[in-house]
Amino acid sequence: MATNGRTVASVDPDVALAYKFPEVSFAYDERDVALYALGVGACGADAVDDKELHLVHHRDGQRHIKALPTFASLFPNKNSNGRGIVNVPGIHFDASLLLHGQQYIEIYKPIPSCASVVNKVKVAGLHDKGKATILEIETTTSLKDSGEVLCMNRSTIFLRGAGGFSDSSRPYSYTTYPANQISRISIPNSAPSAVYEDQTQQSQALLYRLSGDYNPLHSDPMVAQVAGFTRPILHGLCTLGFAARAVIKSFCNGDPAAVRNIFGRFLLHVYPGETLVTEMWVDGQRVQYQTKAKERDRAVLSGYVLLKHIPSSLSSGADNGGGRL
Ligand SMILES: CCCCCCC/C=C/C(=O)SCCNC(=O)CCNC(=O)[C@H](O)C(C)(C)COP(=O)(O)OP(=O)(O)OC[C@H]1O[C@@H](n2cnc3c(N)ncnc32)[C@H](O)[C@@H]1OP(=O)(O)O
Repeated sequence: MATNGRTVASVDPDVALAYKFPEVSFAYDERDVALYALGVGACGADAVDDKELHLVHHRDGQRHIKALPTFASLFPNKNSNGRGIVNVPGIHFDASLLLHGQQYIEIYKPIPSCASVVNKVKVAGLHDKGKATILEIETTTSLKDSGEVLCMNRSTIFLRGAGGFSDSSRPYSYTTYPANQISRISIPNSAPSAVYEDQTQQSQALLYRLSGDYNPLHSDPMVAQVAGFTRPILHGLCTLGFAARAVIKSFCNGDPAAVRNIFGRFLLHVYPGETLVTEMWVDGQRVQYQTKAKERDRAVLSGYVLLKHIPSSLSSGADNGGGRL
């Protein structure tokens, strides 16, 4: 329903939870993998960076370009034809007020540099926060031929202005996954094990969107203003890609296959052109991180990256590498 061109928000949880999403098939290739890596800043400071060139180029005769694990975060875009918005019957909201809240990614196999895959999609959570509704969409992606499961993305979408649908005294809250699966991030008081600084470009969102999220919030000044921003903002998943790269460079010697899980909560919008400073703390195989927009000295993202292992030589601190402070 729309009044004055704006949708009046309404949520019918029974209808939303009963919805069976269609499976979505698609294919990608090395060009997509390399374009994504450039979109999240790989080789942005050094075109011959020896920890990143393999993400965009067949370096030293390597057979395949290596996919960053966060390349997997693009797969749910295919559920919405690249509009950056997901359609769930029973949930009506003003699309201009949608923000990405969190992303959780489990990687079961190193992401191939080209593949034909299938997405299975479901609602994994629905929460009434009064001023907003939080919708969690789970997308499990498998190789089309073998059926082997590659990864799972849980995308948390914050629908501003769409809350208050609970008709009981308790706010509505529904989740399909265990409460301990995503732990709260508390940033340690100690000095970080490593700090990595990255300059985003003014054109960062315009480049990143070519990887498949064409939501005009990231490119159209008028749409950004209606959403409450002075200019188009960076895709949350682009910021997450920068943060995960910082971890991979600092603790995995640039090896993208070293990552098992990634979590991030988007705390504040990022404007393209801002400098991202990622502070990292090692805790066993988990690297906790917090990313700040340097110019505003504000935290914009926090989360963790779970690694398969941390080389013992690095467990008390980061590898030396370009970009470290
Ligand atoms: C199938 C895939 C579709 C994907 C679609 C992706 C479309 C992409 C869009 C973007 O990329 S937008 C850019 C990236 N995102 C952002 O820039 C958002 C940055 N964050 C914020 O602006 C704020 O954090 C917020 C989301 C507006 C929330 O701030 P607010 O002050 O309104 O919240 P609180 O009052 O602190 O908390 C209320 C309630 O909500 C919970 N919560 C708060 N922040 C988040 C969050 N980021 N993710 C999830 N949940 C959040 C918070 O815990 C409170 O709940 P209770 O604790 O009270 O239960």
